Amino acid sequence: MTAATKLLDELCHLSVQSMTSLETEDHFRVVKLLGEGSYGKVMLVVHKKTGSPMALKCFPRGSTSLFSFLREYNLSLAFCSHPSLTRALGIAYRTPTHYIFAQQAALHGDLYDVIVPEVGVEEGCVQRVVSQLCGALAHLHGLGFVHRDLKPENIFLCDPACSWVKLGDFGMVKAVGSRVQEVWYSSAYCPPEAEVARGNRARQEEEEEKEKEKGGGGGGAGKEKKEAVWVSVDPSVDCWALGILTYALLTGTLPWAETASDNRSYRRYRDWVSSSSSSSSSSSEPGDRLDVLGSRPPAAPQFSCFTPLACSLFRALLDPQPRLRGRPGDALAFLGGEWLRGEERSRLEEEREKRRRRRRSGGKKGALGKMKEMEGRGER
Ligand SMILES: Nc1ncnc2c1ncn2[C@@H]1O[C@H](COP(=O)(O)OP(=O)(O)OP(=O)(O)O)[C@@H](O)[C@H]1O
Repeated sequence: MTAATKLLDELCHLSVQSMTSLETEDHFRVVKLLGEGSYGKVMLVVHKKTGSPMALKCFPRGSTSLFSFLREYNLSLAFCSHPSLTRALGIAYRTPTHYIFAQQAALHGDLYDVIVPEVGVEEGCVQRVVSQLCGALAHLHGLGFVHRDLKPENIFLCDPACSWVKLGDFGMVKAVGSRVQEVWYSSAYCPPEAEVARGNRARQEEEEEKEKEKGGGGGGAGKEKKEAVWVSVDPSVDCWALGILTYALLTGTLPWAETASDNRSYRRYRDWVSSSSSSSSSSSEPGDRLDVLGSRPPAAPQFSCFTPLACSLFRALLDPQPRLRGRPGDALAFLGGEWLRGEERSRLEEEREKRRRRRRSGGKKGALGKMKEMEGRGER
């Protein structure tokens, strides 16, 4: 346990005592809904006394434990001092129905809304986002925390050009080295090491199905209980997600629908990694590998639109082996150069311009990217 994670626990215990009961309308003027997630909603408000805009994150009390609320609040308040992390503003209270805390408000939406399907966003913008996220993640990792939920919906925009973005939603944050139950979910953002949990889940479902067919209501005496897979929280999961996010921003697609060994696109990528590893130096230090991989065997098909520089970046962040995966700071070495090959950049720019013109002439469709629509496009 680092000093920071110990302090966070202490702050949670202390702040229980200072939680007041307030009515939101007595202190804030509600402007609009900023967004909704699985845990609650986020409102843009103006503080009545100071006139400052802020975001109120509201968690229904019925489905939120006070301790998990205080953990997210205190983490954001005490440890998110990096400019690309969303900081809490020192106001936390309860209403009869909700636990609520105030946070810096980003007024230009989140990254999810600016990624144009099949087109992505302009390369300069991608590099600006990546460089800021590298700093934000390095800050959290340095304190001994892992974000564990890096995705476009959790990156908030302070301006439309992404010159200033903020990583938010600290509900999944855990201390490095803490033990958590591994969960596999069908997404490119889920790191490949989580697949052990997929096997268990599949077997469990199969057994439950058989049990049902036999007419047993589940939980029969002979039923084998599957062991949960427990893993140690590691910063490499954020680096994997940063690699996938970079790909999504550059192309408006995902490299594979899910990181599973029976997914064809992912398998091809893994083969490429194996072939490039076997022909690289015997060094196992990520830093040593970064410089040389651009000249390795031809990239997996879904990476062929990238320059050798970008391929090396992906190869570093998306190493299937967590132990060999690069760190956020490693990505900084790849900024400044070109990431998309010339012909691909021209194609995407043309496409972007076409959509801009279409939008200006009245059509709204196609303007906003939905990641769900994009999933699976790597299957080509
Ligand atoms: N500080 C903020 N400023 C601007 N918009 C925000 C802010 N916090 C959240 N939002 C918006 O609200 C949405 C939901 O917020 P958030 O991800 O924090 O909620 P959640 O319930 O924890 O979500 P999840 O389902 O991902 O766990 C975000 O995607 C974003 O669009």
